[in-house]
Formats: sequence, structure tokens, C-alpha cells
Amino acid sequence: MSTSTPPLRVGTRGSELALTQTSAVADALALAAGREVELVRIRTEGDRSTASLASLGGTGVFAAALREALLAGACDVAVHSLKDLPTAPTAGLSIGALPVREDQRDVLCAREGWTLATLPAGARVGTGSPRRAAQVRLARPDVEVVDIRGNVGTRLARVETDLDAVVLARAGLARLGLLEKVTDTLDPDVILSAPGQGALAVECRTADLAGPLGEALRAIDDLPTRLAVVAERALLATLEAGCAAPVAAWAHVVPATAAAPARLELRGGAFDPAGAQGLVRTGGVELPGLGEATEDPGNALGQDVAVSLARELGEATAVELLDAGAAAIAGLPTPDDVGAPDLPGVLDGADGTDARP
Ligand SMILES: NCc1[nH]cc(CCC(=O)O)c1CC(=O)O
Repeated sequence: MSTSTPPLRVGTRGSELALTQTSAVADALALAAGREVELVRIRTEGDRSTASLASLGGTGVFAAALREALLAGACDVAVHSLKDLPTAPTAGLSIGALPVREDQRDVLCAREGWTLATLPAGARVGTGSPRRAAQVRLARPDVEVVDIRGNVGTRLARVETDLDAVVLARAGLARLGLLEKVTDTLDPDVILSAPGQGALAVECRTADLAGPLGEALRAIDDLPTRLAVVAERALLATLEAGCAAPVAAWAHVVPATAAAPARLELRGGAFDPAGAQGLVRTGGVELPGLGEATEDPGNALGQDVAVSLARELGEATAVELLDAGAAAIAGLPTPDDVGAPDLPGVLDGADGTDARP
């Protein structure tokens, strides 16, 4: 490595989870860029303030400070948990890389090795996420959902004190080396994960995509991850929902076989926070030639085309959910609400706000 090149500055939040996952991305980026890296800790309003997150403007507060640091030149890239990143684009910034994502599923960490199915009636299950609360109530109307806040360690500690179980993202526990706390990995048919869960986003200034940094970012980008999360986030954006809404989505690429081309499959859900009902719709799109050697380039799908197909799949699945009444069920904004204040409780207890990853 050349000593004349200054280190690449990687912006991160300061929590243990954020530092752990940013370090892993920074190491990969250092290899790809052939450059030293340096972590720059950014204190976000959400970390600093004890005010309710709803009063600070919701879950975007964590991402906003990192984005400001990037635009101000205080760092060269910023690493976010994708599920905490608002879907609205920021002028001048781009997601330069989406590294291979971890297992996206939610897990239960319970006393006595209980699973969601074997929890005793009346068990106290902690989560601050309306999406998780709604689905736990649907699956187990006989347990009590308790609204909790705090980082992963704080929430796990409550299982030993006043709760019987908590629901967390498997990816966060994996990165922290805490998988031994998991007593049940929740099947997507039972608890569907948040859009983008398990994925990290490396954001950069759009202008840098054209230079060597852009090349390094492309080297750590994973196309199947990108296609999956584009579909999931297009669904979320089309529902006009944020990361605090009781909306779930999971997409994944099913690789090609001798008989069939690769496919992107998406499952999306919108849930009544009280657990009375949930709507799920699934869809898929063929990706002919994806990932195949380009002996017949005319037949192989370009990356941009594949990304467009993924976005359309997310939008179409969201429209199916809306046609089936998702907005009313999940308390999402409807055309009549335009200009109206946010619905009560929608920002409160967000996936992204309660966890401080
Ligand atoms: N702020 C919530 C948050 N954001 C990202 C993760 C976990 C890791 C991920 O989904 O990539 C968590 C913790 C949790 O939901 O248990």
C-alpha cells in the first residue's frame, strides 16, 4: 500500500453492533481498494438524545447524521444497517455496495429453551417493533407482547429479569457472536423479516462512483443481495411505509437449474399491529442468464435490467397488498391522509429506533 494515499475514512455509528459490522466491511473494502482504512465514529441525534424518537423525526435520525458527515466530507463512505435506512434517496449520495447479506430471519431468545410454539400461555415476549409484535400476536394470541427499547445487549439481559423471551434479528446476534442465545429461528411463514434485514449498505458520494472508490465498492457488492433488497425496499416505498411500519418483506434469488432459469422470489406482508389480521402476497420474476458465463451475451440479463425487474416485482407485490386492503390493516397513509400528520404509534417503537444497533 502506498504511504502517500490517505486512509479511506469509513463512517459508523458508535454502538457495539455498528462498530462490529462496520469493521468487517472496512476490512473488505481495504482489500478491494488496496488502501488503509480508518473508522470515523459519528454520534447521531438518536444516540445523543433521550427525547422520544418520534419527536426527533423517527428512525431516519440514525442515518441522517451519517449522511450529513458524508456530504460534508467528514468521511468517504458510511456503513448502515440497510433496514434502518429510509427508502427516499438523498441528493448526492448513492448506495455504492451491498455486501452479501446474512441470514435475514428473526429469532426468539427465550428462557428454558422455549420456541415460539412451546412458549407457555401468558409468556411475556419483548419487542419494540410493530412488525414483530403484530406477527407474534397472530401466531400466538395467548402470549403478552411487551414494548421494549435499548440495544441488543440490553434487550437480551431482560430475558434473565422481567421477560420470558425477546425477538431479535439473527444477523445482529451473528455479528456479535451471540448465536448461542437463540432458542428458535423463526420461519418466514410465521414471522416475516423487515425489508433489508441482515444487509449492510455502504453509502458514498455519487460523484465517487466514477473513480477508484467506486471500483472497490463494486468489488464488494453482491448482485443477488442487491436484487433481493431492491425488491423489498420497492415494496416498502410503494406502501409509503417506513422502517417502523408493520410491513415485512423478504426476497431471494433462486439459482438457475438445468430445467429453469434463475428467479427472484418475493414475499411481502402487511399486518394489523393488534394482531387481528395479516396480509401476505408472493410473487416472482425470471432472471434468464443471471450469473451465467457471457458466452451468449445476447441472452444474458444485464445488471441494470435485472435491478429494474426487481424493483417492478416489489412495486407490483405492494400494489397487490394495497388492493387487498393493506393500508387500512397496517395503518398506512391512504390518499385521503395526504398532508395529514403521521398516524399515532407509527413512528413509536420502530425496529430501527428501539434497537440502537
Ligand atoms: N436498529 C435495529 C437493528 N438494525 C439492524 C439490526 C440487526 C442487523 C440487521 O438487520 O442487519 C437491528 C437489531 C435487531 O433488529 O435485532
